Amino acid sequence: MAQDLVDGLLIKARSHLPPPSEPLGKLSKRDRKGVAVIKLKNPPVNSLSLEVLTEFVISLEKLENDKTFRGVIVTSDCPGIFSAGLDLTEMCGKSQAHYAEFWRAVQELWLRLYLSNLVLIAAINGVSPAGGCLISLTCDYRVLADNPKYNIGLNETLLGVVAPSWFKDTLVNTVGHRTAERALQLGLLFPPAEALRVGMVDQVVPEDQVHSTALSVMAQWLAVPDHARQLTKSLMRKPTADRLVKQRDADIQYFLQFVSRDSIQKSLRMYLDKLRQKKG
Ligand SMILES: CC/C=C\C/C=C\C/C=C\C/C=C/C(=O)SCCNC(=O)CCNC(=O)[C@H](O)C(C)(C)COP(=O)(O)OP(=O)(O)OC[C@H]1O[C@@H](n2cnc3c(N)ncnc32)[C@H](O)[C@@H]1OP(=O)(O)O
Repeated sequence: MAQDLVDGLLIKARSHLPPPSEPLGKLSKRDRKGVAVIKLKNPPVNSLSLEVLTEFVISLEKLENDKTFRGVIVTSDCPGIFSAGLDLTEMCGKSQAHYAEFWRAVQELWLRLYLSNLVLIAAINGVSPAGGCLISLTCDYRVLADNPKYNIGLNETLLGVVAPSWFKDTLVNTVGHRTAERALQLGLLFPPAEALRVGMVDQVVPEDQVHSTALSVMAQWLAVPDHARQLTKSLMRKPTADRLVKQRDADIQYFLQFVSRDSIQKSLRMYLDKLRQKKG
């Protein structure tokens, strides 16, 4: 059975963890076939808080160092939401030191994912704006559930912020310059059929087949010898990653200046208020 291939690894935010005795990320080594599943679980919307980003990096590092694992399926444990992107509360009303720590964690996760030696397949089982989309774009292959609510894209401009150059590069490398330019300026969130048409995802399948499809795709990628595939991936991606590596501190300073502006704080607060008021 396909499911027998999979091992489980759950990323949880500490605030949602049961007893403190339980480990934050669970890494079981029962799997023999070398495929792990990272399920994001930070209810209600899988926002990428500093804690989730940090935990994600630690989990990836463990998997990279454990030679029994060759591939990871990245998916969500929150129904209908892959990830709502970066946690906006981490970028509002906090100290400069906090912004710097948060942004370094965002950079770190992107670098780890983008340059991972593992085969990464995104099983996108929910909406994935901005940082959520970015996570899927760092993967080697994207399978999206066919649900008209499951929009995907880099919508930063609609929040009044700007997708950093390395977000932009990741999108350009996936969909090409013209599609990326239009999508970024307009902050487009693509429904599944459109996302497939522009190449933002590789496959759209019925919702109940996302996981099994991701597993089949994984088998295909794992049939290629690791060393050849890994070197090829590095050839394709390292130049993009190096652009950030060479100027990580400058990128953080730029983020600090940008996010600290009164106008940006105001935009982010208004956006958060709008989300909160939606209910009432
Ligand atoms: C040149 C540049 C140099 C530097 C660049 C500088 C700045 C750029 C920085 C960063 C780039 C930004 C990247 C991002 O990822 S920003 C996040 C973008 N995300 C979104 O726009 C999604 C927002 N959320 C939604 O649209 C909906 O919540 C969603 C469709 C995901 C789910 O809808 P649903 O109806 O199921 O839930 P809600 O009631 O809307 O939300 C529940 C709860 O969660 C809160 N929430 C939602 N999203 C976020 C988030 N991203 N961060 C924090 N909190 C979030 C929402 O407010 C509700 O809270 P509450 O009312 O308190 O329960």
